[in-house]
Order: sequence, then structure tokens, then C-alpha cells
Amino acid sequence: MAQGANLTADELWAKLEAAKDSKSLLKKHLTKTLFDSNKDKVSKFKGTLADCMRSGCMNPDSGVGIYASDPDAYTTFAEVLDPVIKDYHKVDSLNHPKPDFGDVDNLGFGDLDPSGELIVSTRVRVGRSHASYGFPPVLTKEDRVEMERKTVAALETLKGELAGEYNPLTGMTADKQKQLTDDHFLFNDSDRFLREAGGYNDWPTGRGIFFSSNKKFLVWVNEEDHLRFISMQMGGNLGEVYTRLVKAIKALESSGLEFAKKDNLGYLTFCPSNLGTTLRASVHIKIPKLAAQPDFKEFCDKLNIQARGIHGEHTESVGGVYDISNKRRLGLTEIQALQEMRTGVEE
Ligand SMILES: Nc1ncnc2c1ncn2[C@@H]1O[C@H](COP(=O)(O)OP(=O)(O)OP(=O)(O)O)[C@@H](O)[C@H]1O
Repeated sequence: MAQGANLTADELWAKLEAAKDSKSLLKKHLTKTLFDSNKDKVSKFKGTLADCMRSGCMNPDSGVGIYASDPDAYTTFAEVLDPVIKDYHKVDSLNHPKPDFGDVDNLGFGDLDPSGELIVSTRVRVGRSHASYGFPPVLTKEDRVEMERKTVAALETLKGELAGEYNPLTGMTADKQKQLTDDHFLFNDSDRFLREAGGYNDWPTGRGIFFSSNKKFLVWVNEEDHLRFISMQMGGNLGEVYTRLVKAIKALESSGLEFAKKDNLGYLTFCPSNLGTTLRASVHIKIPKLAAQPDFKEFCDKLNIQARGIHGEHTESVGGVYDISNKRRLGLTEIQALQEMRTGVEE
């Protein structure tokens, strides 16, 4: 349960105001005037500004600090969210292009590390949201169960190398969960930022993971986003990983599910950092010496890439292995986001 779940918007604002050292985008962009003119608005899914800002107010060390309560929050609270979105994605205006996955038969690249010495594994994921449901702060247990049912029905239509099996978290043994998490397949409920945003309400109900039979295509159900499509494998073959993901996206788009989208913002996700393409392409790569350089952060910033620890966001590196991924997901196409990551990794 989120600690700030019962705090009013004014009480949350007081916390944010007191957090003088906060560097979050919420702190930077939510002025008192904006707060006052938005705090009593309610979105079509009954989401409020308090729902959006709770995590950032309770966790002043957030990077972003604001989530969308539901797809309509991007319209209802646009005055608050738009400046954060522009700042995170480094764009002057919100003008996200139409999806373009590129020509997967002629990508012009394949394995980024044929020697097999540097890249441990490669993963590309996108997020998708059901158009007719809110995000975690406004969801009920029944909503989660219903979404899970609809998602599983769509996943059962997958064919060939994408076909597989759904594993609900409810009823999964602790040992199996731990093994799947250690193997980088499964998510858990340990992110305090997401917890405070309501991301773990009713845990583990409605959550689960789908695996294709070769375990290279996965779907996370009701983690941070309603859906995360993930393609991953050992080694550095970004071409194979990406091509598999694009095929899966196309298959699931024609499976009867309707995904939330908005003109100029692309696909809608719970966290504004994931909007647009929603694509994060990453490698786990051994770079102990580079990462020890004092200007490593600037190096990454210059290339629009992000370094994370190997157990997910907000974790540390282990043995000099880092998760390197594209930082921007909005204002460029899917294939451009992928190329940005590829250039960064090659550099
Ligand atoms: N290239 C990769 N190879 C193997 N595992 C990976 C790779 N990239 C990410 N992972 C694993 O995926 C899991 C999720 O990581 P993480 O939460 O950072 O990213 P995400 O799923 O893209 O979501 P978000 O950006 O919302 O946090 C972790 O277990 C992480 O180790």
C-alpha cells in the first residue's frame, strides 16, 4: 500500500514544497499557480492531480516524479504533464510522428558484438495500455482481473515462434518467482517509486508473465503498464531481437485489443518517460573502465543513452556490467529510437 494513499492534494503539495533539494521534473515544473488551477480537476477515469503527483511528493529523490492517473490525464492535466514530457524527452514541441518500425528485412545491422566478449544480452521492450482502462491509481481489483483475461485471450492467438504460455503470479511459488527474476525475465514489487504511485495495489492479482516456447518473447501483464511486450536473448544480436518484437507488435495489434494513443504523444503509458514509441532497447554490456571515468554520465547524456544497473531501473551495476539503453522514446520513430541506442552502444 502506498504510504501517501490517503493524503490530499494540498498535503502532497506541502511535502513537495518542503523538499527543497528535490531535482525531480515534478518539482521543477509544478508551480503553485499550476497546482492550484489543476488540483480539483477530475479526468474521465476519475483520476486526480493527487494521483499523478503522489509518488513524486512522497519520493523527493524521483527523477520524473509524476505519473498519469489514466490515459485521459494526458488531456485533463496537460498543463502539468506537457512541460515534464518535453523536458524528459528533450523536445521543444509535442509532435510525435506516426509509428515507423523501419524495414526489418533490411535493417543494415545484426549482431553488435560478434566477438561475444562485451555484450551479455540484448532486450527491446515496448509498453501498451488498454484504451478503456485507467492506470494503477484508479484501477480496481476487478479491473485488473478483467484486463488480465482479455490480454490472455489475445496472447492465445499468437502463432509460430511467438506462441506460448501465460503464467499468472497468483499461485506461482516464491522459488519460481525468484528464479525468473534473477534470470531477468520477471518483474517484482520492489520499486518504491512505483509502489507509491499505486503500481502494486492488489498485488499480485491480475499480474503475470507470458513466455513464447523459446522464452525469447515475453509479455508482462499489469506490471507498471497494462502490457509490456519484450523480446530478449543472450548475446548482442539486436537485429534478431528487434525483428521478433516488431512481428509480435503487429500480431497483437490485430488480435482485437485496442491500445491507448493520443495525437502528438503516440502510445500512452503510465509514466510520461515511456510515451511515444514506448521503446527501450538495452544491452547488458561489460564496460568497467568506461563506467569508472568521471565523465561517464556526460558521455551517456551526449549520446542520449542511459546507464542502469543490471537488475533494472534504480539498481546498481554488478561486476562492471551496465544496462545501456536509448533515453528518448518520444519525438522520434521506433526505428530512430533503436538506432540511437545502437549508435550509443557502438560508441
Ligand atoms: N539487455 C538486457 N538483458 C537482460 N536483461 C535485461 C536487459 N535489459 C533489461 N533487463 C532486465 O529487465 C528487467 C526490467 O528492467 P527495468 O525495470 O530496468 O526495465 P524496463 O522493463 O524497460 O522498465 P522501466 O524502464 O519501466 O523500469 C530487469 O530484470 C533487467 O535486468
